[in-house]
Amino acid sequence: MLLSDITQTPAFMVESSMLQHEYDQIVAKMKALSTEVIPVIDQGCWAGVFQLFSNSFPSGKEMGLWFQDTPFFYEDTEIIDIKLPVKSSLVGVVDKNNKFIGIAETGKIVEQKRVICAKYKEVYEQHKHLDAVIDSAYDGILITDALGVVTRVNPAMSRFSGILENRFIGRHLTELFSQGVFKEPSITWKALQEKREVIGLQRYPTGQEHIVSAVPIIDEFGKVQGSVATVRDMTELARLREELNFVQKRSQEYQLEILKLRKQVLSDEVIAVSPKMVSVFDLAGRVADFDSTVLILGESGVGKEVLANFIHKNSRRSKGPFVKINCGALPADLLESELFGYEAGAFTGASRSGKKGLFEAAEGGMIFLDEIGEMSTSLQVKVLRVLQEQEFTRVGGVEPLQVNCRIIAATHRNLQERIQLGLFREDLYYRLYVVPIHIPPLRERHEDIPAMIQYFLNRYNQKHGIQKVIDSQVIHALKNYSWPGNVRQLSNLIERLVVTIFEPTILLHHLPEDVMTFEGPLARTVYHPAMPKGNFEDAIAATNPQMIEITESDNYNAFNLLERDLIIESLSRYGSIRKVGQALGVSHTTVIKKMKKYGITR
Ligand SMILES: Nc1ncnc2c1ncn2[C@@H]1O[C@H](COP(=O)(O)OP(=O)(O)OP(=O)(O)O)[C@@H](O)[C@H]1O
Repeated sequence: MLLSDITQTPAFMVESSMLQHEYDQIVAKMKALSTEVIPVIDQGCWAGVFQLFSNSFPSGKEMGLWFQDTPFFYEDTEIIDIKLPVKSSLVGVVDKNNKFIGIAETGKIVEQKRVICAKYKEVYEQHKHLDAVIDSAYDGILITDALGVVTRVNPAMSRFSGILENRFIGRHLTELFSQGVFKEPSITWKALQEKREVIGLQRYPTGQEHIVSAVPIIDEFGKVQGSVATVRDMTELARLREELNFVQKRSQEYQLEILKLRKQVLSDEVIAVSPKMVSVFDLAGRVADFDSTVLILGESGVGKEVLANFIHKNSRRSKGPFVKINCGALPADLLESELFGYEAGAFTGASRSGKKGLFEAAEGGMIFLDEIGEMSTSLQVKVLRVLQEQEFTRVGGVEPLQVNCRIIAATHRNLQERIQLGLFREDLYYRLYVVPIHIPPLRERHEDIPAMIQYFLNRYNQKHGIQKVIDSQVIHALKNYSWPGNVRQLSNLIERLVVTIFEPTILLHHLPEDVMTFEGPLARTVYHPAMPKGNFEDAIAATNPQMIEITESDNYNAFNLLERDLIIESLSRYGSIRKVGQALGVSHTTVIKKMKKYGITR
């Protein structure tokens, strides 16, 4: 605010020369106008003030005094800059030529100063707040004055452009372009010139691409006051979009994979929990769609037929037939006519019309040659021909017949050993060994056992219309067992338990002795007598750390020590060997054996 804003024209004023000869008249006029102070000028210029002191004298006579040293200020002086005279209540206001134009009361100046200071404080606070907002904005912000000179940039702007704030401030937008700070002519400059919002892409020395939206600031009179540009980092957005696309794509892939797995696992009713079996089924799932020959290897009862079935169901041939034959179950002649069929009258007892073989029956589908290691070498030649030329001749026939079927073979034998013994043809071996899949024995994948127990329990409960449950200690013991007969043995045992046990819960002592007391070299878990019964996994969780897992590679002594301590503690807790046996889930003879082993006396 300028001094001219509060300047007043006095009621009247006098020339300094007048004071000398018309003193009384001036005093009378001041009294009449109730004016105590009037300006005194000297040829139109400020000369001071004349002040009336009406009641100051005992005589009652009015006195006037001329103060020549009263200060004056120029009309365009900022009020906030004025240093007020201590005594005077008036200051003169003059123009550039020192011509007197009015007076300003010091009281008013003080008041205005106070108002301005309060406003300034308010504006300062707002400014600070605005500064914080601008500085913390994720987008870059660039502000210019009306001419296009940068007055403000925020840290994001410096970060995006790689240019420090002080290189922006005070520079004209066109200068920044010519210095290479902007790789393209300034969008903000265009907005200022065209007095409209302009949006465009701008690159900075960092090489990053940004989208800039620049708006001119126009006052109420339509005059451009400056501009504000917001700058958004497109590189970051593009990266985030790419990341999002990637994540979405992966998630779709996972969904498909899960759907596929679910379809495979659920529809085929196969259990695969252990990493080993998961990868077996994963490989089988991947090769299912191709017509390559698959050779399934593994001990008896591990699930070779289950896997062959799985491949068929998940293949393009799933609508075609799936023909199975156990090559070890039939004598060579019979197997030949079963596989390849025979012509009418091919041998004594042969049907008159001849008979189609299993290869013909498998047309358009798959044939599963189980126990191929048992096949005679003469028959192996015929199978080799099918594999190489997709043709064969029926027994007693001469015409080759074409066949379109995929071959999956399986064996529990070591075929290389059989090749050495001259029992298996090497050429057939390599023809079969296109995609070998080895199914590990059950003892090498204990993680599958609890799920399998549950699966077979459900299956046999349903089959026999009963509702048996299995105690967690049984699950533990079964998990610990070596399963020489693999999954088939486990399946048979569960069925036997379901149908032979009278009680609703299958308990540890219901198990065959060899299973119950089995002490194989595999991971063993020692049960504390306090171990709760019920869900097996819960039991494990609940008993930690009382339950200790000791693997073959661990220190076996530790196991013995623990077992010994467990028996001693149980004896003191339960008193009798029989009760200890019950608590530990073993027979009392086992407890006695262990006591002897560890030299424990009662
Ligand atoms: N992963 C599994 N999920 C569910 N059941 C299984 C699994 N593996 C095997 N079984 C079951 O175990 C039993 C034996 O399986 P399968 O006949 O496939 O074994 P195999 O290896 O072909 O035996 P063999 O060599 O004696 O012919 C079957 O009852 C089968 O249902």
